[in-house]
Amino acid sequence: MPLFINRDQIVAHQVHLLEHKLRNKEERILELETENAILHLRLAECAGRLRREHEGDKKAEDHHQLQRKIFQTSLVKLHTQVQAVKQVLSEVFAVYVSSASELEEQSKQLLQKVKQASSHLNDPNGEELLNLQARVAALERSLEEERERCRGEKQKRKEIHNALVELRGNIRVHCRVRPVLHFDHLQTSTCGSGSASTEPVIHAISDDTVSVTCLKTGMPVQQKMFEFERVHGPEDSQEVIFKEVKCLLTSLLDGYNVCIMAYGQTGSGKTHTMMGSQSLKAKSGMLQESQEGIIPKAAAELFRLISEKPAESHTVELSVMEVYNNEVYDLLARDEQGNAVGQRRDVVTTSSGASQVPNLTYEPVCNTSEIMQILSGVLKLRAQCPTLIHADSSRSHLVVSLTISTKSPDALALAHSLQRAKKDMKSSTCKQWWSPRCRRANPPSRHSADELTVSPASSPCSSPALSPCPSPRNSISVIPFRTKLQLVDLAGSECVGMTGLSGAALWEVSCINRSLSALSDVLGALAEQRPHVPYRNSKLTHLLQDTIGGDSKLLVMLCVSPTHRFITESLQSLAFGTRARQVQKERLQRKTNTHKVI
Ligand SMILES: Nc1ncnc2c1ncn2[C@@H]1O[C@H](COP(=O)(O)OP(=O)(O)OP(=O)(O)O)[C@@H](O)[C@H]1O
Repeated sequence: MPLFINRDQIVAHQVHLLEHKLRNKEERILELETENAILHLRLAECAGRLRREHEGDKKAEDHHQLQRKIFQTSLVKLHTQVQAVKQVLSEVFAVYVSSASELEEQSKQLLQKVKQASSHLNDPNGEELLNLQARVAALERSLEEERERCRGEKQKRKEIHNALVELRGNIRVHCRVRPVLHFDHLQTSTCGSGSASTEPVIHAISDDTVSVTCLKTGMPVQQKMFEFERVHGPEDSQEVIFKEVKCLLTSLLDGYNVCIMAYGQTGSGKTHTMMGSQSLKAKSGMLQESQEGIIPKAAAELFRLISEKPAESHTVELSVMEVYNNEVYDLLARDEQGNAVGQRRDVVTTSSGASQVPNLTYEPVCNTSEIMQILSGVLKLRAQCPTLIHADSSRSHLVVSLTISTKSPDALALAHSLQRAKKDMKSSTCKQWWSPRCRRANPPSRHSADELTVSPASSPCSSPALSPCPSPRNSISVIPFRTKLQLVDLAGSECVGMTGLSGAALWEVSCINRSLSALSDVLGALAEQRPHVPYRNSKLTHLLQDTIGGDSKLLVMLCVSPTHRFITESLQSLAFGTRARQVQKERLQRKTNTHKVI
């Protein structure tokens, strides 16, 4: 290793060291400069933040100032309002105070009066009070007397009403005089003379009397009076007419067969009374309720009454028949395509003496609109012919039949009691059951003892005409019972010449007149208690056999035109009604005689 280091080497070494130091210093300077830059940046950041904070503070200060201003304004406003409310309150309080003192004054006065009055009452010698007490006692006595009299009168009225209902019996005749209508003024060669023919000569002069003024040239004026159970004038609405008929529907549900028929010449208002008028113009669609006739109203009442009974205890079936040229047609029958076609049917008498139409179509119905819809469909099939009197003249008798089948406990109870009654009667206590007249109406039954066999419209002891359905033999507890409501719009009862018809139409009228006279004969036979009632003389009477006579309820609604033009026809209708009523008169006389004997 060399011991001597030359000078250059030492210098170089020192330079190298100095350079190294310098480089370190420079690096340090660089570091410090970087640090300095970072600090500058931080400073700038802090300064910015400080500025922003300062600005935020300023904004907050401004906002605060604004809020303070708003608050001060609101405060001023509220203060004004509070002042106003205070003012009002003080006024109200003033009024309250004055009213309270007034009321206090008044109550003091009233109290004073009450005290005075009570001291009067407590004073037994107060003359005024004694008078008052006496008057009150007298009034109470007379009130009690009046009450007593009223009770007596009510009782009497009830007794008379019941007696009347009983005496009114099973055939009632009502009469409806229609208003004068436009076609009454049309002149026909066959009508009465000149202007007199349109003069109203038939008047409802009271609830039960109709008067007819008979004017004949060269003869003194004659006044004829006819009395019926009820007479309606031209002003009576459909509602009024139905009101008098309504009670029959209660009888129907009580187990009696019911028939309501309209009788009268053509154009006298039969269809208007039974169906309602709009149906004539448009046979589809429903009528206005006020314009509805007896058929829709009766159906509605029937369903109303049924709705009061236990649910599903009653079922209703509709059948519609037409008697045309002495033949019965089933208007609900349908052909293979399902179109409604009137099909001819027979009428037979069953072994129990009831009339029956084999193969008749029955439609189950649940409400009035169903019935009216079916009717409006089938009525188009009804035979009609325009006459000189009006364009929609019906040439057939229409029979709308509602059959009610009941399984109600009421009916069953009734059936049991009827059965018992029948057994009693059989065992000789009621020998008249087997009298010729009764035997006609009540032939011995083919049914077993378990079944109810009382035939419709036939019981001699006023029992309801419940009839068992023609169902298989069952015990009494399961047989439903049937009653019938027949609503009949008869064909016109006019004279042949009056309607200006000939040929086939003349045959129609002749059939109509023959069936109506058969109807009159049936009523006559019943009135005279003839052993034979000629039900089978016409299809009409045969068909209606169950609802005419016996215990069935028949209501004949005579429809009459008011004018002189139709006086002959009207007199004929009134005579028919009088004859029908005769049945009741005879019955009434019999009852009265029986009472006398007793
Ligand atoms: N009480 C009445 N009020 C208003 N219009 C009535 C009244 N009665 C009948 N009419 C009208 O008279 C016309 C004839 O009445 P409706 O058809 O009822 O007679 P009808 O006796 O049935 O005749 P037909 O036997 O020929 O069928 C109809 O236009 C009907 O609207």
